[in-house]
Amino acid sequence: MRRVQFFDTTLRDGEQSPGVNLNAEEKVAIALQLERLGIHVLEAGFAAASPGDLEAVRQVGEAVKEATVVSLARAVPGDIEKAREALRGAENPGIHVFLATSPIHRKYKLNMTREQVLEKAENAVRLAKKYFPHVEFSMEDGGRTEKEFLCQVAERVIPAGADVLNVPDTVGYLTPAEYGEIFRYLKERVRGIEKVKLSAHCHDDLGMAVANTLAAIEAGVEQVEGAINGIGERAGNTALEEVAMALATREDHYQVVTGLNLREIAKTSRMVSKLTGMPVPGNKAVVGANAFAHESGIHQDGMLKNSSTYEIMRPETVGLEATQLVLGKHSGRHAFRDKLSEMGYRLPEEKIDSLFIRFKELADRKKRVEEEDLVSLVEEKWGGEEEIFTLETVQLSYGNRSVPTASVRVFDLRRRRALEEAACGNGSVDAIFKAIDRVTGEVVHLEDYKIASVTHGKDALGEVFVKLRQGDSTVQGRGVSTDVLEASARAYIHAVNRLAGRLVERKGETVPASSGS
Ligand SMILES: CC(=O)SCCNC(=O)CCNC(=O)[C@H](O)C(C)(C)COP(=O)(O)OP(=O)(O)OC[C@H]1O[C@@H](n2cnc3c(N)ncnc32)[C@H](O)[C@@H]1OP(=O)(O)O
Ligand SMILES: CC(C)C(=O)C(=O)O
Repeated sequence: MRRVQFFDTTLRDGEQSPGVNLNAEEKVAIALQLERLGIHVLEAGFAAASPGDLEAVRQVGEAVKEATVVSLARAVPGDIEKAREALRGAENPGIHVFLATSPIHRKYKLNMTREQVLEKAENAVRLAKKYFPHVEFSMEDGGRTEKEFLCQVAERVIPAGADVLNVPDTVGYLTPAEYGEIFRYLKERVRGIEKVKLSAHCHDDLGMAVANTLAAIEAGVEQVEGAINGIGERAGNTALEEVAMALATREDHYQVVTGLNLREIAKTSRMVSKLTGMPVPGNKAVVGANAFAHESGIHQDGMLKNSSTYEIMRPETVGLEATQLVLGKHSGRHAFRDKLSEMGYRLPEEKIDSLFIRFKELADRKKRVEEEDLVSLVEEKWGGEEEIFTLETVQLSYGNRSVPTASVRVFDLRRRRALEEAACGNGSVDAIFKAIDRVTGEVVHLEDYKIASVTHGKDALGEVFVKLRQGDSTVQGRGVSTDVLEASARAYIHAVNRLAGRLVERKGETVPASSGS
């Protein structure tokens, strides 16, 4: 099978993402991880850009042992000299010289004629070859360059010493068919083209960077360029992890090997995201948090029966944990039952059916149903008429210079009467909890208190979780309300009900909800 090598520019074009700035130490850390991933050529930066980047390129060049480390350089002697200075001590040094070739860039940016471009490109490659064993030349904006001019440039830089010839789609303008066609054209017409590796470098302005890169592979390129997580100038570069997985998953189609260590993909993605401060979207292919998560019942059922129903690659292949079946409002009984069983619950079918109804009600209000919610659902015994205490009212007096006071009224279903108590506290929630302790007469310790929003916006439901301990029993309580103080009271009473219920059971007493005392 044909071999395609990977050129990573996370540290150069990736770093050109607005707001990203990697220091030398961070670049070295990412470079070493890229080397573990098996990247073949690593663009460490643009030595002429700043003393800091020159130093970073130097450090990466010295740290990396296997991959070729290159610096970008304009087609000017000064930039080439800076790259030379930076990579003097590198194990495998290289240079990446570029010059724009398109009519738009020639006219507006460079103010150069075709002949001047040819001459400048040739001279730069010739000089670069004096210093570097590995020279890549890029025809910037090659995608919008006249094809016959691309051939002319190629025929000047190949004899001058280029080892790799890159045709970038700098502005992400081409379609896959058009991009592939450029490489076929060059291969057919350029004298000496077999002496260089052809390389593809795409941008994602129209969301076609990966598709274009794969089209270039179909057209026979031997090197692909891109950045981890697809970061880079504007909409970014080709996401290398996506290309790697497309080639591996569709080896039957592409008939290409990469030699990459795919299990390092997830780790590399996380590191790049962390150090660049660029979060990976949940739905990002291969490395997004949802890339191997399944939420809908029909998919989850299929996955439980055989993962090939809805997964074309395994998360373990890219070094991720196992597939996740996420419980939400689209989930079905199979996934619900499976999750309960994974959590250690062995429940009869009727119980699962009735819990499933409660689960769907909850899922309608909650974005994602977590294990803790399921624990509450399963352990929830005191719903409806089985409750011991039900909250009737909660009132609060609060001022930033006064002690908060809460008064709580509950209905005691065992005694069949309403009870009311008040208490002061360190804060509003504390005052409410103390008033509930008094009114229920239960001695409990608050072990945990969490508050979360069920939805976004001003009308979001506040959801409060409490964990209460009484002796060696610990229970959770959950309360939902548009008011977080009321949600707190509900959660606390929910937990107290469970503890009171357990206590009665443990003592062997049978106290029906309706009995008095
Ligand atoms: C497609 C790409 O991603 S290309 C890489 C883009 N990356 C960067 O630009 C990041 C690093 N760049 C920098 O730090 C600065 O731009 C520097 C240090 C390289 C140059 O800074 P300055 O000398 O102040 O020039 P400035 O950036 O304003 O303008 C670029 C100049 O280089 C010229 N130029 C652009 N590309 C090339 C090239 N490949 N070869 C030769 N000259 C070039 C421009 O025509 C312009 O020349 P002019 O001053 O005669 O008009
Ligand atoms: C320097 C070149 C390869 C580049 O980044 C581009 O054209 O996008």
